[in-house]
Amino acid sequence: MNKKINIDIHSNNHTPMIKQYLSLKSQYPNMLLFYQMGDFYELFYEDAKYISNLLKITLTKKGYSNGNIIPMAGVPCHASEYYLSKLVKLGESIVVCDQVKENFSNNKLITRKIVRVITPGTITDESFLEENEDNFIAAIWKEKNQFGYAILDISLGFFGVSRHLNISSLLSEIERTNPKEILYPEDFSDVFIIKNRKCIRKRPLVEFDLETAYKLLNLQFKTYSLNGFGIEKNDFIIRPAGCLLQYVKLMHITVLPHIQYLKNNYMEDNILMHSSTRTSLEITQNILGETKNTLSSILNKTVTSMGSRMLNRWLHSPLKDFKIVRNRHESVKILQLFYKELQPILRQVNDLERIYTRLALRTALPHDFIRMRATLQILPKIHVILKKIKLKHIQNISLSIGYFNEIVIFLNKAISINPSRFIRDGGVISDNYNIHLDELRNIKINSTKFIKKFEKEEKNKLMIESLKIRFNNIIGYYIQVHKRHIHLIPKHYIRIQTLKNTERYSIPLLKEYEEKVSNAEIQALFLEKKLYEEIFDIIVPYLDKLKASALALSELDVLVNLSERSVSLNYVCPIMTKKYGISLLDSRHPVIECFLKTPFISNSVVLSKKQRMIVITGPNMGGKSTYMRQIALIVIMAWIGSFVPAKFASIGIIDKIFTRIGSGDDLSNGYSTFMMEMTDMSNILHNATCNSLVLIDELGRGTSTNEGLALAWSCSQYLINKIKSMTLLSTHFVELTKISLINKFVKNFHFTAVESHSHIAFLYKIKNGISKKSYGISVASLSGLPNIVIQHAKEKLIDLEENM
Ligand SMILES: Nc1ncnc2c1ncn2[C@@H]1O[C@H](COP(=O)(O)OP(=O)(O)OP(=O)(O)O)[C@@H](O)[C@H]1O
Repeated sequence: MNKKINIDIHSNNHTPMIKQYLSLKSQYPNMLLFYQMGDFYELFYEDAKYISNLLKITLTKKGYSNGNIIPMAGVPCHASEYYLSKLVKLGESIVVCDQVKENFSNNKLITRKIVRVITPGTITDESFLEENEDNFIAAIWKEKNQFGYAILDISLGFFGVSRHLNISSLLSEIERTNPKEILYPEDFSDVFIIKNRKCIRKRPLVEFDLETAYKLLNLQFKTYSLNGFGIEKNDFIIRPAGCLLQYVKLMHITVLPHIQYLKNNYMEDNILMHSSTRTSLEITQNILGETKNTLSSILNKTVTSMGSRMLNRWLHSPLKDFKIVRNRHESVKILQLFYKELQPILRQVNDLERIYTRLALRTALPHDFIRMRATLQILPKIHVILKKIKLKHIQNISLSIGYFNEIVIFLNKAISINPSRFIRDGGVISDNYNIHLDELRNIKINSTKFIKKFEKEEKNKLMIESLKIRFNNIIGYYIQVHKRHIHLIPKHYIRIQTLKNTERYSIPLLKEYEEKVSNAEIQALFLEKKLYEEIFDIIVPYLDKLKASALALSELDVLVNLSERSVSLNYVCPIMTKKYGISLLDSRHPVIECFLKTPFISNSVVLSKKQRMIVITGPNMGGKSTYMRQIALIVIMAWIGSFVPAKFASIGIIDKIFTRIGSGDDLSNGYSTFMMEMTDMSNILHNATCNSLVLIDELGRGTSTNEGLALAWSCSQYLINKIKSMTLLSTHFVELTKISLINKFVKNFHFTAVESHSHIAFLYKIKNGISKKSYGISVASLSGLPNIVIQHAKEKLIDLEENM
């Protein structure tokens, strides 16, 4: 729905308030404007209709302006965070405009100012962020058919850029990073690739200006040139990176002290997987886009949200670096002795990574300090356990986690045990932290005592039993007396309010007292805010250490989790080798084995220089796809540092993983199933290398049998002879198995089933050789097809086989 206003915004006949509203709205026409009116945030015109429909809140009207009704919907200020968070999670962007000066005395318009701009990609507030997901904002630039891609996670402090030589590589990266907001230049010709994503924003070309981008980046990193990041002469990535910085500033985030470097080509260290590979292997999302029954759902039982985010990042970015991966494996192994001790303590670790960011941005709320204090307080317990582990990598983690005794002592002194949610409500700074604050607070405490005493004295003196002294925000302190006692009221009592049964009075003494107390309260709040700001200054020197600590705690959580998983799920430590190939003994599918009610049948595989391609035949439902997928998943697990579901695993260098598996076909871009299949194959044949793992499930099934077979044949030949990749290919074309006759690098394997007249049982055990049958009709009969149809099919099959 359009959030742009459909009325004459330039008319002079609008009311002053609507004029003010329209001028504010014109600055952010595509965002929802929350306009403060006293205790409510109100939305007008299209915004009102939109939000009322989206959040199911009442749509009403706020009089007329320029002769037209003003549609209006509102939410109470005190509940605004709830609505804002709901909207952000729905991918909406919001501008919050507050009353800044109250001109109640005359009829003048209240001054209002935009105080917050909240967009899904620039949020840092805890209540808006998804706990277990990264929160990237991305920008795209296209030049000469190549793409620059910049991503920023403000809540994490990550800024990265990459260059993509084609659209599919860019798409894969968009999929992997899953940005919550994407910026693209107004002349971007390939907008269709992102059109289905939430929150995409067309930005003017000036925001991608090279010179401005260059200056902004140098300013951000306090550098003279971008040489240090290896991007000095790379317009492709400087432009989108600069656009991100400009945009973030427009969103009122003026400083980003925690973003200290730009990671160039951050994907080069990773095994490359295209978006279709991620989808078909169901790494963090299944084919339906859900998180259940995925590799992550089995492997990610981390106990902190930072650990969970880190492991999901790892799963999408398996490494190619032996040293790092070996360190992880060694750590997982040794932690098998300690995970039971460590996990309950790690469970108490709060999201230090995001708290750190809010500290750097000075937007941390009082509770962030409480959570940080609680986390820092338990670090010594973690150190006690880590001290027992002599492994260098774990000792390095322990060093990075560090100790923060000074901060803990300081925070214990400075922040109350149970502070208010916002500093504006007071009660955040501890007693005994600042003498002046204590004095101001004492005035209030003493005033309560004074009022109690005064009330008692007046009651006794005037002999009015119903006399009470109370306070409310509108009339301040007042003396309340029941109507039956008003004849006892002395002359110096000034009546200020009459209610049904009571009268309310004031006296000069009370007014004086009230002023003194209210002044003290205002001063105390003011002082608290100042002291709160100073706390940020005191924390600043520790920020780098806190960031390192957050990262180290996340890694520890991930490694401890992998350790626990390896024991609970009976995984083995893979041998990572520089030799070519993959060798797995009795491997299992990590996800399916957890859901089967019957035991999972393990299978082995060898892919080597001598056996580069395996052609798999067998019955439908026989286990071919499961087998191929489990090999790819095991490779991913091994290269992130996890143990794997097998009795033995030896895994060599892998640069890319490709899959051509039908179930993930995205037909929404106008391609037919066959065209999708061929496009995927073309991508594989152009980009795979001898170190790539390629999985192909039933190539050539989308066209006539002969043409399909011919294509499958020629693609296979190209993979074996030209690319020399490690390939697993499943097929129902028995003719394709003849490739092994002319090529010694190809081996045939098959699955089988046992068929009785009314039943088919799958054995799921891979064997040498070729399957004689596809058992298609028997499998189809399991699907509930009418008996008569199955019978006909059997007869037709005999007919066809006889005429061959
Ligand atoms: N090794 C195994 N042990 C136990 N059950 C298995 C095994 N492999 C597969 N299965 C079960 O069989 C089902 C079908 O397997 P899969 O999809 O791999 O068959 P397929 O041969 O690829 O079938 P099709 O040719 O029809 O695509 C799986 O969902 C799983 O429940």
